[in-house]
Amino acid sequence: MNNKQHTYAFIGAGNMSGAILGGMVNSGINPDNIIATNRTKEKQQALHQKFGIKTDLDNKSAIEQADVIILGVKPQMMLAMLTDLVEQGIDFSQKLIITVAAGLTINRYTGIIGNVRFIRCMPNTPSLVGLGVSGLFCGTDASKYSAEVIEQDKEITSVMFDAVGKTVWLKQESQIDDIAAVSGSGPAYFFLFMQRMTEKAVELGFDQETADKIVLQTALGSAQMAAQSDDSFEQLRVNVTSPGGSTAEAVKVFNEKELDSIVSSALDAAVLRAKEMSKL
Ligand SMILES: NC(=O)C1=CN([C@@H]2O[C@H](COP(=O)(O)OP(=O)(O)OC[C@H]3O[C@@H](n4cnc5c(N)ncnc54)[C@H](O)[C@@H]3O)[C@@H](O)[C@H]2O)C=CC1
Ligand SMILES: O=C(O)[C@@H]1CCC=N1
Repeated sequence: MNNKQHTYAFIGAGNMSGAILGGMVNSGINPDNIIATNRTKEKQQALHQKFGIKTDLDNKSAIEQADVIILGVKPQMMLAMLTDLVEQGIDFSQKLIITVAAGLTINRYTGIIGNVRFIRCMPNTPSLVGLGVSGLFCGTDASKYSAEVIEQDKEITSVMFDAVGKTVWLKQESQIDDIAAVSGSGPAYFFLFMQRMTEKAVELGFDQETADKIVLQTALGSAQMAAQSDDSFEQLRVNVTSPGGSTAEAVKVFNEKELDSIVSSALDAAVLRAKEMSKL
């Protein structure tokens, strides 16, 4: 299947959808086949200028032009937006619907737009540079659609998200909440750690530019090295930690302050919030 023949409408294209569609364009997908809406004219124009895609202020018109619809608004706005679109007479039955919203479970959507072909996706923003991770769950009702249609939809989705990073198909819908806590939110955790390291580097006497440079390159180098190595993350860390050396002292502080428990509690809190959001 040639995925470039599909037309994609990103409805409510903000940070996350912008990263996905930007990554798609960067990977060679024809920008003429991508249309994005945003209710804010400036944001919409910025997407057109940056990526050369088509943009529209009108969700209805964008949906009518596409066969793959990516719903990218905040969970709190999603159901009201879909209700409004159904009231405007939009028929979703011939479209593949992909939602990137955290929390909201499939039954919340089908209650409004019907029992349509449906994929839940949990991407992350490094999709913009082709290094995203997307958890995918197919929620199409197998008693209504054939196995062939479902496989085709999964293929369309895989091609789209493989173009912007790695994809992981999930067996259960609840795993979307889990992968959201790990890789969906994950960039925020790494950015937070980088921010704190940079602040400390400035406190130690480096100017901001130098602090940014050394922290960024350390993060980049560590990730690249791990990606190219057969060693576990633990072994790579051990390789840096000379017995009796300075790294060992820093690692001791992380352990004494229970970094493992901090990370575990933080991810549990993210999973819990996703489950609460499903009930909004
Ligand atoms: N930001 C992230 O790293 C990730 C976000 N997500 C999910 O992606 C979704 C969007 O998140 P962000 O992109 O961060 O939010 P965002 O606020 O940047 O993007 C949403 C955009 O939708 C626009 N919008 C709102 N209502 C609209 C309507 N009725 N018609 C047209 N445009 C409308 C807003 O102007 C906004 O620019 C959320 O549901 C979130 O759960 C999922 C994974 C990661
Ligand atoms: O913060 C959120 O709710 C979304 C889900 C994962 C990343 N951003």
